Amino acid sequence: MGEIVIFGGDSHPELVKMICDNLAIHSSKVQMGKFSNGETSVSVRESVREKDVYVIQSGCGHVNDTFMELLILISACKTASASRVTAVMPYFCYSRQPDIPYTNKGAPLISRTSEERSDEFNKSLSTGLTTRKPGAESPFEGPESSIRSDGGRSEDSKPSSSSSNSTSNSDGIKKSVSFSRIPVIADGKDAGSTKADAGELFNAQNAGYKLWVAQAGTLIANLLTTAGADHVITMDLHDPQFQGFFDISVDNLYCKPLAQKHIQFGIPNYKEAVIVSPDAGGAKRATSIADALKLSFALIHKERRSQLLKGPPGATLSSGGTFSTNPKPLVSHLHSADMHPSNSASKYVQTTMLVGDVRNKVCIIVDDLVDTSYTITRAAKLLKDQGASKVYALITHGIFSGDALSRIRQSAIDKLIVSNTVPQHETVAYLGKDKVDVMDVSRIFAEAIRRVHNGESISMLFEHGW
Ligand SMILES: O=P(O)(O)OC[C@H]1O[C@H](OP(=O)(O)OP(=O)(O)O)[C@H](O)[C@@H]1O
Repeated sequence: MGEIVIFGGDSHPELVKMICDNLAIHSSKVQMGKFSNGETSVSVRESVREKDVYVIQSGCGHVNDTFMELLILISACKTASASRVTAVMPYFCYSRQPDIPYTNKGAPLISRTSEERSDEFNKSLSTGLTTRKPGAESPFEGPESSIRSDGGRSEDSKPSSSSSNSTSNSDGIKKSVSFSRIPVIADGKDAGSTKADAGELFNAQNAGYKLWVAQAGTLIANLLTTAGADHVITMDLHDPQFQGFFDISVDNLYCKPLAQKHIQFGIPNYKEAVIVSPDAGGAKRATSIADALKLSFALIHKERRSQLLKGPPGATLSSGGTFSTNPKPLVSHLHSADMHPSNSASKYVQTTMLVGDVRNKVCIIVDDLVDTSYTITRAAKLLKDQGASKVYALITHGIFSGDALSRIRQSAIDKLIVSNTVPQHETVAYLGKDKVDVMDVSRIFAEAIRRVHNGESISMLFEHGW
């Protein structure tokens, strides 16, 4: 393998420098820019012919722009005859989108109402398959044929949104910014009808057959390989199965060894602590840390229930599924702000259940990423309600979009421990040094790059870090 060359994108220059310092080399010169129309311009300022190139770009900041930068930079290196190009993505963007969310009954959350379904069925029976006559209106232009984001509600419905912003430009094209995992869908109607309508679309009551929602997993993998990536190095993929979308090798490093060391040396009396997974999806990750440190484990389970709990007044579901008379409920009902206004008449209630004993214990919530921070702040509140003495949140990727940081500041979280796969200057400045510890992943990435370059195994990094 030829000489090593490292390029850094614009998303996280500090981490690029730290990785290069660990390798005792300088990053190579590359100039990133934007044309006046917003297109990305990349010019590689050094020869990469027959060299082993590593392009470091985390999936943060203006994520679509930084991803595009990465693709163009990889392609530029490949075109300039690099012998191998490795994409190093400390946080792998789009890794939460490979699959479609399902309700707890197994029905897809993205679905049409039964009325829409039977309407469509009747229409197909009466009309059969037709072709469009010349000059006739396109079947795709009418409101009935487009994907409806209002769940079939009338034009004069009054949507409301507390966590999304939407603006219209001069052409009337709506740009939407969502601060939740329910994607905002612009519907081309009145300004502001976005998040609430999307919420309606994603409502479990609408169970039927799927509308088309892009699953970006294969596309993202194909874009990277088509650009010319021969190899990908990343950390704590949200969904490890994401590696299966690639036909090149993907090294998914773990933050776990670093997290374990931080718990052992940074949390007083850690042997008495409980590791908590804030949702079922993160249980495997959290239990592996609990097992390695021989700590007890608790799990928080979120679900939307179709009816209120049965049992004596004030009774609540306790761990193991039995009812208890504990004055502080183990099931917390998330009414009003957590529910879409149009659902308030329905019996759907979002509940959060805690399985495990946390009374008078130090709790360490372990999760792979924080985006809006709803998951960990709700988990922290539940733990404190159940008598936890202190709550730490230990996170690999701190994305903190929208007002996530202010939510954390007001939450029951006593200390946040987060890695620097995504820049954390703002987090430390906003929450204060006492409330945030940053774990440095640069050594692990540097060692992974060194080993890959030298053709050595990197498997020991998975268990022991560096
Ligand atoms: O800060 P937030 O916006 O609340 O998002 C963070 C949560 O989202 C992810 O899980 P996800 O909700 O995708 O569920 P999963 O773990 O079951 O895949 C992640 O593992 C966190 O638990």
